[in-house]
Amino acid sequence: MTTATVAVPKAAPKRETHSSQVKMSTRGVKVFYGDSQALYGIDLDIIENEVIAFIGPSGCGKSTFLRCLNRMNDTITGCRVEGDVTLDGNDIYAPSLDVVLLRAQVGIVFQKPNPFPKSIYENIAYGPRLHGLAKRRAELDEVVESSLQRAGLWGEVKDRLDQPGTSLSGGQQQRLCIARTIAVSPEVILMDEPCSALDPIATAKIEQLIDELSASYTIAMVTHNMQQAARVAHKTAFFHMGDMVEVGDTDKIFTNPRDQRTHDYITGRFG
Ligand SMILES: Nc1ncnc2c1ncn2[C@@H]1O[C@H](COP(=O)(O)OP(=O)(O)OP(=O)(O)O)[C@@H](O)[C@H]1O
Repeated sequence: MTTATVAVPKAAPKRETHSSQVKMSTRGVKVFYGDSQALYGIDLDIIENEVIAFIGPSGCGKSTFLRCLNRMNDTITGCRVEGDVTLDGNDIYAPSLDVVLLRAQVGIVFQKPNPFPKSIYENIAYGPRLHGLAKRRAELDEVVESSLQRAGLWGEVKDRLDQPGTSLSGGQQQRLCIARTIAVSPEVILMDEPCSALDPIATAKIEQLIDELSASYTIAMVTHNMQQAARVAHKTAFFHMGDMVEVGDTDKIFTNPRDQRTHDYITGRFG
């Protein structure tokens, strides 16, 4: 096969990872919306403290798969998931599992920033209060500040914590949503096209943040932007028509893919 022509950008080097510990694992994951099948048996291991990007043509099932990882598909009427998904070896579809707790452990950030209609402070404080992570006001203040710090937003909002979250710019709102996810001490952060509603400067900030956050969290993100996958992801998985065609080191997927479909997609022949 000829070498792909998509240039892997000369971005700042990604944070190096050394773990080979599997954080999440899926085996034979199939998803149905009513009678229509969207995923056909996905086997994937997600390694701790890595960023993995899911790429592929529109409608191939990337978001559906992402939602399997914290049972967000449970909220869609008529959606059925089969197969095994584990977090640290534990079945996340076990009947006894507390789904609210799972969604704190495996948080999700959506395409469009969706702050609660509350103050900046309350956007962050809500989750820790719900999960009993901070009992006194001083503890809560600390969680709010450290979450905003980690999301790179503290300096911009520390003097206006009582203002509505919706008063922030789109990029700031997205970092607020990331801070909200961090506030409940997740282990994995899912991101569904987190930059697609943002301008290039806000996008660059989020990409930088993703790299920093991967030191503490495992991150799986859906992106339509192959350059973005090349910039931020250690691993990339290519999806096509409900199958995961291949997964591997991002550089390898973009320069020397194994499968002709991956090659055709990254060279712009379809999608
Ligand atoms: N809520 C839903 N109800 C019914 N079908 C759905 C629903 N969500 C997704 N699908 C179908 O499942 C398939 C996979 O969709 P999904 O959104 O996961 O793909 P995607 O790769 O994320 O697409 P995109 O890149 O356009 O966001 C598509 O055929 C889609 O129409």
